[in-house]
Amino acid sequence: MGEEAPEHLLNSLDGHLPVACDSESKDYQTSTIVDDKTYVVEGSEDGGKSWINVKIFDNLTRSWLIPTVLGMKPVQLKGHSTLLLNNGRILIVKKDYPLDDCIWFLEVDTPFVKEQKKLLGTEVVAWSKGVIGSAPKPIVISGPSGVGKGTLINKLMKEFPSKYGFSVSHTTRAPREKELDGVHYHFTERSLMEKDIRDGKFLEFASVHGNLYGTSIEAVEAVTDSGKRCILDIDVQGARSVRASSLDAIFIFICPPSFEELEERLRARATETEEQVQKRLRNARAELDEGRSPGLFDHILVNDDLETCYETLKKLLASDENANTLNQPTTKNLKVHVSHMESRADQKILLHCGTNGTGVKVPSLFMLDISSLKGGAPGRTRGLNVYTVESLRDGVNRIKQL
Ligand SMILES: Nc1ncnc2c1ncn2[C@@H]1O[C@H](COP(=O)(O)OP(=O)(O)OP(=O)(O)O)[C@@H](O)[C@H]1O
Ligand SMILES: Nc1nc2c(ncn2[C@@H]2O[C@H](COP(=O)(O)O)[C@@H](O)[C@H]2O)c(=O)[nH]1
Repeated sequence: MGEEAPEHLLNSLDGHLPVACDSESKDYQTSTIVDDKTYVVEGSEDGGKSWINVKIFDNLTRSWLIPTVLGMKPVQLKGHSTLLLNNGRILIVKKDYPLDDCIWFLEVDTPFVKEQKKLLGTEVVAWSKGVIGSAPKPIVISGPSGVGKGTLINKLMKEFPSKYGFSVSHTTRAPREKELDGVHYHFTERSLMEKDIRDGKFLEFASVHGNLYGTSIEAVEAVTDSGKRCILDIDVQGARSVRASSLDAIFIFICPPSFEELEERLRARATETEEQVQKRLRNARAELDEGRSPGLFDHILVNDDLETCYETLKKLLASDENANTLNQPTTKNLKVHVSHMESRADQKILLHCGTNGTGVKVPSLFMLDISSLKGGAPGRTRGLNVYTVESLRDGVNRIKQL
């Protein structure tokens, strides 16, 4: 049985209006009522050290519940405002942060959270960072062992080091010669990895050729946070799991020109024992069938001549990127800091901003449109649109998309 909520908190609970926090205080707390539960987001900022915590007050049993917290939470909060949305999410706007780093969602009753509650048998909440516009999609590359996925990915990363970033998977297999922990894989023990899987830290995982492999949420977020387009090199089971998740990715399957050629490449690589080669080849037959099954992969490429396949891959990625990021908003250069938000009808929210003392003249009012959200926890929430709001005479506003 947990402790009871303090009276002042219960009295001030408000599930529908944004709750702005005390601008002087370094400790802050907001409360949002969702049905019979109150979600409390609290934190503290003290001399560079900060913490953020979510707890739930059950208004029926009048006791505190400590939820399993999934997704990547904000690194720091200097205060925040919350607003309950009608789709199981609480919108959280960080105070005093730039526009492109201030919008977060705490999912409390989305399909992902409901599924995780069943799996974990606990209360669950999940963080998801909001993305303005439609950032380029992560890339899932799959195909049988030895087909050349790693070779193609290495070429991309070498030619475009600031554009693409590799999602470093976890695996229980032993490192090969020249493989580095934290670079090629996070090499880990099965029991540790199984615990992290139970704790909801993985976007996907699978047993592949007798070992456990998985993509942690943190691995994908780290690449996205660095401003790069994330590449996942995962098997077909993993691709299926990612397809079923909220991560809006592009799925590419790499095929060998023939089974004989695949066998030759795998043997020539000389990284596996004969027994392991046999196992990988057996699995390759099933993977090749699955890879061609409808609806799973967006593109199938045959890696016959390496350079030809690489050129096709580059073209395909460039056209996908253009299609998704044309007319992208340029919020990065806007040096505004959000002070608070105000709810408006039709999923439009006003963000009041300041320049944080830089003295540069910038718009002070923005409108956030959340009517076409995509994705969500454990990945990012995309599809946010932001407009500048300029007050003209007689209460008339001019609204322009960024
Ligand atoms: N088009 C190609 N023609 C000839 N050899 C190739 C070609 N592409 C890759 N290879 C070679 O095939 C071997 C396997 O390639 P790679 O390690 O990239 O495969 P992979 O799909 O990443 O395998 P795994 O899934 O086991 O990690 C390597 O020795 C690589 O140099
Ligand atoms: N489902 C996942 N599969 C993964 C992941 N990382 C790698 N892989 C796949 O495993 C095989 C074997 O890789 P190897 O390095 O042992 O040769 C290969 O098909 C990879 O694509 C992962 O995180 N999840």
